[in-house]
Amino acid sequence: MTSTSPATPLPVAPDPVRLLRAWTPGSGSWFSGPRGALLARGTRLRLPSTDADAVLRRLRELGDDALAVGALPFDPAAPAHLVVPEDVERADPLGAVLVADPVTSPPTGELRPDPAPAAYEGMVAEALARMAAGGLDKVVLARAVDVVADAPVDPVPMLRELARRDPRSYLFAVDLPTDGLRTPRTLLGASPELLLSRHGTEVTANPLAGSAARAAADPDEDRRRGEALLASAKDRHEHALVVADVAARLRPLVDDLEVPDAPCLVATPTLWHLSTTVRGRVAGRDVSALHLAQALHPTPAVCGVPREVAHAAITEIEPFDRGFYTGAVGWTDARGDGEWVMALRCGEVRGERVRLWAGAGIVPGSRPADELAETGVKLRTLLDALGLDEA
Ligand SMILES: C=C(O[C@H]1C=CC=C(C(=O)O)[C@@H]1O)C(=O)O
Repeated sequence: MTSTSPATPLPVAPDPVRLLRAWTPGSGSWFSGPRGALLARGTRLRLPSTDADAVLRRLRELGDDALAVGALPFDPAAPAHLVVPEDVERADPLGAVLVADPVTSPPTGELRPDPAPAAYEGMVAEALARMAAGGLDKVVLARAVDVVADAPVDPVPMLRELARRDPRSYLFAVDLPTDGLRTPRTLLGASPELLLSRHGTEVTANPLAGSAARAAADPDEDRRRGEALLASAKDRHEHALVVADVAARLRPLVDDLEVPDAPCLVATPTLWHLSTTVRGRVAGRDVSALHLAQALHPTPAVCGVPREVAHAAITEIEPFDRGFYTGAVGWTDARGDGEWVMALRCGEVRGERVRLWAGAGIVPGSRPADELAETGVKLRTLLDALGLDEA
């Protein structure tokens, strides 16, 4: 018989929490999703090409267990960041595990919107004018907020706070290239959207588009808002454009593609989204998760329709380069398995600065003030993780 004396320490933290605690800025990258958590430490080598054939070939040379982690930028023509880590550890999903670390005090300093909120409304109006003129059906426009703090911002408590608030989301902290400087650069976030996963023959994509702010304090109002989103013709159209594009791009590569006729609702702590899970099977070993992610990216959930026209509109209308925001973060391995998550509800931390972004899909019928408000709610994910009240 075993007995527990009062002096016996409490059970150690569950495995995924230990993995979360093991991540430090500059040490590597950490991911967590419904299938599990992964910590990739160190850099064994940096892959010079992110061409999916070349990556798969290189990983196979390194061995059956080889894996590459990193980030793909929004602009597929910009350099991606893929490394083979020195060491990989996996754990169970964070799931509902309570990550109960104390929140450290919020940074002091300044918040600088880029552009100013009124200018963002002007950008939406510009997109609507382009749509009215013809040739553009949907475009996603983003805005940024810079936190310029008085002292270096520590991404560790931010990541733990993201995990505490939404342990079921796709959480990530990706170590980005530092261009020779010593200060680590981390992209971290809690994304609700799976771009693409491949596990064995099973392929899954989960496009989201169409959003409504939740009313967490009032369950009846919260439910009403979700139902209104599901019934909204404008949001259903915005969503359908994404699903059609994802299905069309997967069809040549994937067998038995299942595309539900209608979306369902998913919730983050702050937003309702329209969601469709698309599934299929991939028979060959040569079509990796990275191949499939690159075939889909950038979907109309982050770019628009038609893709090239929307991409040009984003470049012309947005006042900044998105970098890795609205790109994808994740991993791909020598077997072709992998998981790529949309880099949304995220921020880039470097020294005293944190840049946060949020975007919204614009279709005919969108209203500039509503889209501004929606991006404000999306920005809350990272502002809350920083302990900051205002946007
Ligand atoms: C571009 C973002 O969200 C995308 C993903 C889900 C819903 C979206 C929307 O309803 O506009 C966006 O397409 C963002 O969070 O910055």
